[in-house]
Amino acid sequence: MIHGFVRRPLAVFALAYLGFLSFAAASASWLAPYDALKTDMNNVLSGPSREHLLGTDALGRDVLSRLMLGGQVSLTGVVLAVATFLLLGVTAGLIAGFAGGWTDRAVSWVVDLVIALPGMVVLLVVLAIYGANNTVAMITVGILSFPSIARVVRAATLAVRNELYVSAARVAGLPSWRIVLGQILPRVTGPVLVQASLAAGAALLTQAGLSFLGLIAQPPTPTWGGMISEASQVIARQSWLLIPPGVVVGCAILAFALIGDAIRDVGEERERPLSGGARRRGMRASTPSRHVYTTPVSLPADSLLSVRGLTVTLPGTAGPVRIIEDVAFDVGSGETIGLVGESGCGKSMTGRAVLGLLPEGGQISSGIVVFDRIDLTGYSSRAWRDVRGSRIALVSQEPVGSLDPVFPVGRQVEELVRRHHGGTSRVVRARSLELLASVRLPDPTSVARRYPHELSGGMAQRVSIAMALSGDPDLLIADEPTTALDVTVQAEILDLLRDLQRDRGMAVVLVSHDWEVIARMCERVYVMYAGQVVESGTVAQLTDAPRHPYTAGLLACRPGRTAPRAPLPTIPGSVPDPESWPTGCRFAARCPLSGPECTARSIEMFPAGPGQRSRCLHHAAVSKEPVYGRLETA
Ligand SMILES: Nc1ncnc2c1ncn2[C@@H]1O[C@H](COP(=O)(O)OP(=O)(O)OP(=O)(O)O)[C@@H](O)[C@H]1O
Repeated sequence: MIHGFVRRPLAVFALAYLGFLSFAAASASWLAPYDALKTDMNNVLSGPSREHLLGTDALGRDVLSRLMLGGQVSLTGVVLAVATFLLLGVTAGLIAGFAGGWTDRAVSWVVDLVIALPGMVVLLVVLAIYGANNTVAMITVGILSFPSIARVVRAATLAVRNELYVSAARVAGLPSWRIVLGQILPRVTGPVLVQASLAAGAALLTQAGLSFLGLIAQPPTPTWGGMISEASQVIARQSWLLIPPGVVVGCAILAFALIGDAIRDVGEERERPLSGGARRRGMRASTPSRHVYTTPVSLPADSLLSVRGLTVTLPGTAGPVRIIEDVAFDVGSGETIGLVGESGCGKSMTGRAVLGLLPEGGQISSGIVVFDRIDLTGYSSRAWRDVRGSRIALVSQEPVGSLDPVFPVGRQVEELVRRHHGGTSRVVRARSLELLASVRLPDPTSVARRYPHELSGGMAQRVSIAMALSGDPDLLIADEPTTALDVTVQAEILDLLRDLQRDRGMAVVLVSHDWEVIARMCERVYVMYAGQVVESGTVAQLTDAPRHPYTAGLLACRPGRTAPRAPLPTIPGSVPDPESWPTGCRFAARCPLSGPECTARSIEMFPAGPGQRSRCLHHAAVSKEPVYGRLETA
């Protein structure tokens, strides 16, 4: 941000000008050439001279000294108004956007109420009660103008709180204040700074207007507005007097606007996707891979995505924690593979690593993510962002939550279509409706006009799928896309995903804890346990002859296998915490086959059949029966 800002000379000049004004105001008491309040009736309306660089006013007071002292009142007023504006607006926007529901409605109601108040009347009433008080007047200005920033921050928060990493932070149990301060506030700083500088300009104008009318800071205390007012009374005798305060105020307002524009431009520049050519150049020119991967890697010839040795760390209480470790898998063009495992095994984190969307502090500490023959781990975050959405897209498990509640869904689809393909409004709209129709929404035109809360879960998921398809991705990561839906809708969405995948020749990585979903959709499956892939092979191979006791346990726990009303069996024990992964086999504590050899050293993947691999020393001995014997019922 700072780098982009300094490349704009006008903005730097504006900042320097405001800095100069603040310094002059702050140092008025010892740097001003004269006492700003001292009158000299022998030297009135003198005009600029060597003694008085900016001349004297109708009472013979030095204009330069008065400008410097007047800056104290004027700029303090601006600071007070902007501080109030930010404090109320940012707090209200963050609370409303993050909490949602009733809190959001209550805050929005207050915001609407303040907007409906007649500002000038309120200001006059306050001044009538408190007298010509600059502090009270400018705090009131801040209160009256906070709704604009509250709305901006609320909308930005609503958009950000649906980001995967924010949801992940919630799931991980981080307190709300930490999520708001650590993950949301930094993302809304850009719009906040833009609004703050615009508000500062407006506050200065209001302050000048109020002091022009003599409503704050009565004479002899100088203010810039007051000086303009005094100058206007003697305009026929000495018109020069209008120029110093007029120029100072005008340029200060312009400077605030220039700074706001520059901040907005820098923000947009950071968000703007690169053009095709630039994108390709950016990808290749990006910094080299951060990790060390010395083993020569051979990848399947038809691979669209190949992950090898992927290890992701997140900050933990005693240093970085390996959330996933040594994960490897391949996805061919147009192929659907599944990542399956219990909650907390690292499936979503694997998907996020492929998307370059790790939570705050997370990083790929080793391994490669090769997409279309390019290792994405060497990409800058900007280059990765360009791949995301256009070549690799995501459908998440919260259909309604993944849509921006502030805009009708059609507009959200259009925004993405415009971003990926450009075109006139008519073309963009037609393409968006086509996309909505392609996900089998019954009346795309009417759905496009609705807000997310007006859609059922199934419809919202169809809209999210349409949005994911807007960039014609080659790979779709579907993270538990049907978990939040009821059973009949689940089946419809899975059929839709399968048909879209077939029609578009798109590859899909399906993340699910539900074996039936994986079996229905995928050719090959990777079973994840405690941050590692523990078995891989075709769905048929693993279903018929699992070669890892954990896979056997998952298969035995499928709901369809128990008698109606019988309690669901579960694998005894639970997934260990990432901060304390056990040495050796991580499943050993829950495994009927484990012996001391399993916990002596880390276990690698063994070939366990044609195209089948298992991370179990006893893979040849695994059968369904012994695991059944140890299952408990929930
Ligand atoms: N933002 C985060 N901060 C800290 N830990 C996280 C975060 N997100 C996930 N984790 C931890 O990483 C591990 C893997 O989580 P992940 O979400 O990938 O599991 P999963 O197999 O997809 O499970 P689920 O189906 O519940 O999402 C878990 O132990 C989880 O607690």
